Amino acid sequence: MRASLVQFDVDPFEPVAARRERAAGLVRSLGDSDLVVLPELWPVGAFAFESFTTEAEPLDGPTAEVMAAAARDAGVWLHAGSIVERAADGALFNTSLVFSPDGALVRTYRKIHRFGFDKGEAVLMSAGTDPVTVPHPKATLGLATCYDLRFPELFRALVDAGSRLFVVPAGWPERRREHWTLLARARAVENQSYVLACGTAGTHAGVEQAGHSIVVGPWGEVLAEAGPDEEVLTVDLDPARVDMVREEFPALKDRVLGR
Ligand SMILES: NC(=O)CCC(=O)C(=O)O
Repeated sequence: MRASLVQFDVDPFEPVAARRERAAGLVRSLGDSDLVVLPELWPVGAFAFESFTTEAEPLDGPTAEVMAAAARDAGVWLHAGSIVERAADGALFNTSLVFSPDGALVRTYRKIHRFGFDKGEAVLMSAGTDPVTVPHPKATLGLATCYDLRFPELFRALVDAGSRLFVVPAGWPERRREHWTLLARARAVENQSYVLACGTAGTHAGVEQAGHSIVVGPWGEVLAEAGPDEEVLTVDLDPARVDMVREEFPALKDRVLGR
């Protein structure tokens, strides 16, 4: 299973429409991948709070339209990162979009844990409530977004729902890069699952992004890691390794709480 993580540079001086087309061009160039992943809130910037309302869009808005066409043209499963979704009642959500190779929007995931404590996303956005998995033909995917990485109970719920590979789009700041790497590896080890964590490059809204997208195997090993700048990180994975690790070291079977 070939996965490509597009560590996209959110340049505040690039118009959003141009950024969408640039992202679509990158997706179209990755037609040999089984899964392409974009980061969190790349159309607007995860920390560009003042633009959340103006750039909010419905699930059939411009980002979904451009990404559906890119997935179809490339013939790939596409986790198109997340958008600021404006729901029918006007509420905003940080919503991930997943397309199948025919360009159909097959799953959406509204970020459950909002970042910012009493500011930013935490006050501007509403919280999702439901863990979401995706029936990718090579492995069931479990969806999480950025700050969700700090909440292991979400990942356990995704494992219980059959996930073998977690996909985590993010806009993680450089200031907490150590946490990013450590948490990605922790979620992989404790759940004996792959973690594909796709971050953002560049600086927007004055927040330097960590980059360093990372792919971790079910034994906790780092299989690939990007640098700080815009980059496509491509890695070949073997979903059968998840079964091998779970059989060889069946720690998940020893769970006592929360079953
Ligand atoms: N966009 C986010 O969720 C940022 C999360 C973050 O900065 C952190 O958990 O640290």
